[in-house]
Amino acid sequence: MMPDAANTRSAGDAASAPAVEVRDLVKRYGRTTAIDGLTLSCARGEVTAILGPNGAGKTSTIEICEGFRRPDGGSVRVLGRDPSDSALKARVGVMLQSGGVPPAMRAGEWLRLMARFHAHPLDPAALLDRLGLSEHARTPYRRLSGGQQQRLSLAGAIVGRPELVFLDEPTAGLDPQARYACWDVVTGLREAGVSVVLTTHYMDEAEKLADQVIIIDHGRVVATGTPATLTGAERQLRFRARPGLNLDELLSALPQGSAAKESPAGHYIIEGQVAPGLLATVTAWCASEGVTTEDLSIERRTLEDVFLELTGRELR
Ligand SMILES: Nc1ncnc2c1ncn2[C@@H]1O[C@H](COP(=O)(O)OP(=O)(O)OP(=O)(O)O)[C@@H](O)[C@H]1O
Repeated sequence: MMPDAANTRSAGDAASAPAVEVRDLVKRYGRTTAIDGLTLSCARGEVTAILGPNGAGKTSTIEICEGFRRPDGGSVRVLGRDPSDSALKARVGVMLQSGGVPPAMRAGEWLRLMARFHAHPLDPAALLDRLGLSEHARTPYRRLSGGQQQRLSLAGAIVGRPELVFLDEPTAGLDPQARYACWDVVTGLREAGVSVVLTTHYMDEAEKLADQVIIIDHGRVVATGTPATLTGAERQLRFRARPGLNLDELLSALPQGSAAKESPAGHYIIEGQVAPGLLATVTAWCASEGVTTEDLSIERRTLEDVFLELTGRELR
């Protein structure tokens, strides 16, 4: 049971248009410039993950694409149309962060109601089952836990077999089982050719689900690419040891062009030419200093490394 993208493109909706195209977008709230000339494109049939620190402008961008907010500048096309175009209603699924469901309404009743708005909906009971909500089909919305409400909202976004789905932090605060159930649904959507645009704070989620990752900060795009191109082919040598090693001395023992950093305290990363001899050099240097190393490993850079390099480590 996976949703097929409803194949109902109409004239004027260039089939080649990206799922979402945003150019030079600007959004201000009073004196705050939340989006500051943002340009991005999300391909059809792909999962695009938008990452960014708190306040980077992710939700504002998504809400403009959903037609819930008006931009102050720039242009936005969704499936080749203006976000306010009512023809998009049946073709675009939106997962609301909160609200939108009458508090006394039972979960199953609400999803069946949502299904009735669409010509070829998914089976609501099967969808509840897939998201682990079958037991709660008769539970009023207000009595569902936060995570259950969130999953019901995801179900509501996809029950109409949309061609494009917007998911704003779909797995925030979910327990691991519920998270995996959501990942399964997103993977299934992609397999069915549905375009998915999601925001997330979880790097593993972006790495696992996304065809394309867009990192935004201060309302602008700072990097775009597949998880693999963003993390690159470079390897790093990582190890743990007592904090405060003399990195200048360590570097003098390493090949030219190497870089070493300690972040956080007691966690060391060495970048550069990570050839097999490097491991031996590092262990030999540590041994000569009487330093015990732990968890010595050669790894690919993670998306988290890239994210922190681009957006800084400080909390905002
Ligand atoms: N309705 C609003 N009124 C005033 N300022 C707002 C409003 N909505 C967002 N902002 C501000 O705009 C900026 C971008 O917010 P936005 O919610 O788009 O970021 P975000 O990347 O989704 O953040 P988070 O990861 O914390 O959800 C922030 O500085 C925020 O305080």
